[in-house]
Order: sequence, then structure tokens, then C-alpha cells
Amino acid sequence: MTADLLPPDEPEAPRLRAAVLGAGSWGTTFAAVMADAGCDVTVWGRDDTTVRQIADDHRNEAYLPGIELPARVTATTDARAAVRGADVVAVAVPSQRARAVLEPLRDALGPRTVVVSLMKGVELSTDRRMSEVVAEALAIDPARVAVVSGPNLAREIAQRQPTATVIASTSDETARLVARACASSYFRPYTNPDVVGVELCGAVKNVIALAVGISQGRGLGYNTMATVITRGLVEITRLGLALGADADTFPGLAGMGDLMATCASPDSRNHTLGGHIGRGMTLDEAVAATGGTAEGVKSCRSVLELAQSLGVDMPITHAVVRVLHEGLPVEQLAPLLLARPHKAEGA
Ligand SMILES: NC(=O)C1=CN([C@@H]2O[C@H](COP(=O)(O)OP(=O)(O)OC[C@H]3O[C@@H](n4cnc5c(N)ncnc54)[C@H](O)[C@@H]3O)[C@@H](O)[C@H]2O)C=CC1
Ligand SMILES: O=C(CO)COP(=O)(O)O
Repeated sequence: MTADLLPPDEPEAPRLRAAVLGAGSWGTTFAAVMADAGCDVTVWGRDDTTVRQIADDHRNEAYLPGIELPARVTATTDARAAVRGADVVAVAVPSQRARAVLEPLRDALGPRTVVVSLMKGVELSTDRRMSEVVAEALAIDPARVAVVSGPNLAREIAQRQPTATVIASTSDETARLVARACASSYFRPYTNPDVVGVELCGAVKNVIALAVGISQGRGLGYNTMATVITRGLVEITRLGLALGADADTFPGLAGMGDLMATCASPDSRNHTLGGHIGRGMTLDEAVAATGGTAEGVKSCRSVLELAQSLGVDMPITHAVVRVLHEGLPVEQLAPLLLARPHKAEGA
């Protein structure tokens, strides 16, 4: 935390050491956020060119063109060296890759290191949320795991545009440590003990953004967008409540906040990819045209599986799965959703 953000009489806390696993757009941005909050940060990336550019030039042109990174951010291709001695390790690789990235680091973490999932997905083979994958892969107490999720489009934050986020952990001490590691004049963390709700909001809003993108790609307007967002929030809430989440999470930053940002922004990869599908591309073409990680493409299936295992109705998610993975022609998406049996709004 920078000195000017500390309450007047509080002595300055020791500088935190942080690591970020993943040198893509959100990993690099969150590294900059933590550096601006006063941490010394090491980013781990697989690509030698990207790592050298971050360490030597304080830039990551492939993912954040034109952004200058703080001097306190360095980088390495050695993941064990990155996490050694870190107070906080943030993970920002594609969700489906997280387990394989983390398992080899089990014995490299300190006994008190806190691990933060920045990822917004659900693991395909297990239907596990990312905080569950993190705790399992590293064999650590879930109380040492936190989740960061909210309206957090990387490029805007890298430009230091103001936003807020939610830090969820079952341990208030863990959540507060992470808040201290990332709070700055442009990034405002709120803590929340509801890990299940915060995490589901982040994963499922990507699926809803795909649906909004598809509808916009088909030329549909704001009434459709508002309908999909609002009913999308209803189905996220339904799944969350079935899993024991807190109802107050869903209208908050991680729920409605992130849905609005992702479904409205042309920077969102999920929204963009949906647009390509709506305009007639195949899934492979749309993935290639979008670039980056659009988590909803894979997570729509694990979310649907999770919902079906609990008997929860998720019509928008189901329709996205059918269009992306089961060959339903995109022009049948709207009729499929609109022709369902009558329901009262609150039901
Ligand atoms: N970009 C954004 O605005 C935000 C992204 N997120 C989440 O953060 C996570 C990461 O997303 P981004 O950084 O945006 O993705 P990205 O596509 O920009 O970067 C992904 C990074 O992971 C690396 N990677 C890919 N496969 C890998 C593997 N097998 N092993 C190790 N590293 C691998 C890539 O080289 C790249 O450095 C996702 O879950 C996403 O939903 C969350 C909030 C905001
Ligand atoms: O999670 C995000 C914003 O909060 C980023 O969304 P995309 O992954 O769709 O780009």
C-alpha cells in the first residue's frame, strides 16, 4: 500500500513480496496494480520474449500495447524462483491449465503464502471452481486462498482508470492481506466471505457475455441485451444459491457489476467472440479471430454440468452450449429461449 493511502496514524507496513503466474493481459495488469500498491512483484511467463520485455523494458506489447509497467515489476521464466519468498501469489493462466501449472509448485511455496485466483472459469473434467483447484493442486488450506473478481477489464485498469473489485476468502485475514497488496488510488478492493458466489459470478458472466455477443452479432439491440443480462443474473443467482452462496453477492460488483462491464465492453473477449459467432463464424474461426482467453467457451459446459447435477435450470447457458458445441444453428438461439413455457418473473 502506498503511504498516501494509509490512515494518518498507522505506521507504514512492511513491503509485501508478490508473484504472478501468467504474463497475459490480466496477470501483467494485476502485477502493475500490486506494484502501484507498494509490492515488489515478479511475473512468471512461459514466453522468453515477453518475460525479457517485462523485466528489461517494463512493457508487455503482446498483451498490453502502449502501457508502461511500474519499475517494481520484474519477470522470470522460472516459476519456482518467482514464488520463492512471496507473501502473495496470484494465478492468471487459463482456468483449464491452472492445475497443471500449480501442481509442480507444491513444495516451492512458503507455509504462510496466500494464493489468489484471478481466473474466471470452472474446470472441465471436475466442475471445480478455481479456488478449489488452487487449494487441491497446491495441497494448501482453503483459508490461504482468495479470489479476486469484479468489473475488471484489464486494459482499462492498466491505463489506471478507476474501478473496484471483490476479494473473497473464507479467511478475513487472507482477504485483508490481499486487499492490502492491491489497494491503490485507482483500484478499490472490497472483501467478501462468499467465495462460492463471487467465483460463480465471475465464471458464469462470461457465458452470458457470449450470449449477448451472439445477439448483437445477429443485429439485435439493447432490449435484447438488457433481457439477456437481467435473466442471466437470475440464472447465475439460482446456481449460486443452490451451491450455498449469499444472495447479497449477486447484485454486487462481482455479479451485476461484472456482467455490465463484460456484456457492454468491446474489450471483452467473451463478448467479442460471441459477436463473431452471431455474424456466422465457426467456433474455431471465432476463437482465432478473438485471440486471448475467452473462458466461457469451455466453462459453459462445466457450468451447465454443475447446474444439471443440482437440478438448476440455466436456459441461457444451455442455449450457448448448444450453439457453440452441439451444432444448433445460431439463428435458432433466440426462438429457443423465447418459446419456453410460461413463468412468473420471480419464479
Ligand atoms: N483480461 C481481463 O480483462 C481479465 C481476465 N480475467 C481472467 O484471468 C485469467 C487469465 O486471463 P488473461 O490474462 O486475460 O488471458 P490472456 O490470454 O491474456 O493470457 C493468458 C496467459 O496464460 C498463458 N498460458 C496459456 N496457456 C498456458 C499454459 N498451458 N501454461 C501456462 N501458461 C499458459 C499465456 O501464455 C498467457 O501469458 C482468465 O481466467 C480470465 O477470465 C479476469 C479478469 C479480467
Ligand atoms: O473478466 C473480465 C472483466 O471483468 C474480462 O472479460 P473477458 O475475459 O471476456 O475479456
